[in-house]
Amino acid sequence: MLVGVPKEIKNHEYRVGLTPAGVRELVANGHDVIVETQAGAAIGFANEQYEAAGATMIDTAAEIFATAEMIIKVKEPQPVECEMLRPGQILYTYLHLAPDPKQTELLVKSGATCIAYETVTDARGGLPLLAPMSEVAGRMSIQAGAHHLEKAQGGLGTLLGGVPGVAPAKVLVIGGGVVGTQAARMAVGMGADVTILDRSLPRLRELDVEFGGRLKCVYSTVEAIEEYALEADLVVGAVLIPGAAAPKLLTRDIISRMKDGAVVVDVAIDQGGCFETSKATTHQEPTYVVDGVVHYCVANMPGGVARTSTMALTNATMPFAVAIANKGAAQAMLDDQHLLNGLNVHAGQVTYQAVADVLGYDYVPATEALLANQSKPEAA
Ligand SMILES: NC(=O)C1=CN([C@@H]2O[C@H](COP(=O)(O)OP(=O)(O)OC[C@H]3O[C@@H](n4cnc5c(N)ncnc54)[C@H](O)[C@@H]3O)[C@@H](O)[C@H]2O)C=CC1
Ligand SMILES: CC(=O)C(=O)O
Ligand SMILES: [Mg+2]
Repeated sequence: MLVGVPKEIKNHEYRVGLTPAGVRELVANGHDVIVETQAGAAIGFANEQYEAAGATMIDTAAEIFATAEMIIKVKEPQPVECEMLRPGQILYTYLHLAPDPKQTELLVKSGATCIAYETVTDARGGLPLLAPMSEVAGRMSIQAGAHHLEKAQGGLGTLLGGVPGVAPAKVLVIGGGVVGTQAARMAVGMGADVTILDRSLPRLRELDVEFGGRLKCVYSTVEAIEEYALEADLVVGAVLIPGAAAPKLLTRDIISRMKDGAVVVDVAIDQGGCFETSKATTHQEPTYVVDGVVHYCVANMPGGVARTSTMALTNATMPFAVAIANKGAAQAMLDDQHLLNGLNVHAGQVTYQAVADVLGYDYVPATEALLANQSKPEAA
């Protein structure tokens, strides 16, 4: 299969769909890989490294979209990229469609086979292609929160860990999955007073054991969210209902009664955000203030540490990329229910229930859509 890797074009997005090591893996499996010139240059992956791994460097994204059978990316395709997709072409990347009607419409119109990293599953009930970026974003959320608590950044002027004689800052993490756990780990490590909320009791039990009493594990209710948010210096939003738009757990009313200079980091912003006052921001202008509360809502946080993130992402995406290239997308998905769960749009149909429901499309189960269209041309 001819696999194409365009340079990412989202604001301050320096990640790239494949590392040179990832290219080498595909080439070793007998595939051809084309990579856009300078795609990884900003994070220390030079053209020469890609070429040494067996890739051919191509000058423009347009040439890559025009010829590649599978496009491997990081972020959701921007409108100009959606317009270049074609029927039968495979798009393998993050999509986050539920809060994004425009992108969904363009992908449906393209006729392409669109596999979303964030809905691919594993046998343990996890999201293996979201997890590495959630680990990064969870760790970064505390770094970003601590930075914006500084006076010069608009914050209250609070040090997370306090000092001997001065109590540490209070950190509330809403959602105890991958992002929440990594956020808690960093906040506890910096000496903060940390509370985590989840609505899964089994998850709270695991966290209680894992952190051995250094973390308060509280069941997530409307009352608990209000109680802990009102006294928090830093709140991290880390909930997820897979594929669906995030529930608005922190209301405008609560935000307006929080401390002035408190910081809220809405990591769930890529699914629409879990604070009522959240709107997506960029690395260039990461924060804004509502009712005295500093909001950090960067939708591609791992892009800020793009070298670490690119390596972590390729580790996770590579086995599925190889399976797709070896078998063709349809067969690879029909052989593997977990990869099949990643199919969000295929040949003009929405194949992911939560996306169809929230955006008002007819839902066509993935297997049905694949079998109905198997006679149509597809790369192998
Ligand atoms: N902004 C960014 O750059 C990035 C954003 N993310 C996003 O972060 C979010 C979290 O991802 P993960 O931690 O990997 O998900 P996860 O599935 O590992 O964890 C989500 C947790 O939220 C909990 N939850 C659901 N409803 C809740 C409620 N009402 N109250 C409290 N907890 C609740 C679930 O029980 C689960 O434990 C996702 O939206 C993901 O897409 C991930 C990586 C980067
Ligand atoms: C998961 C996601 O949205 C990101 O890594 O940018
Ligand atoms: Mg206020």
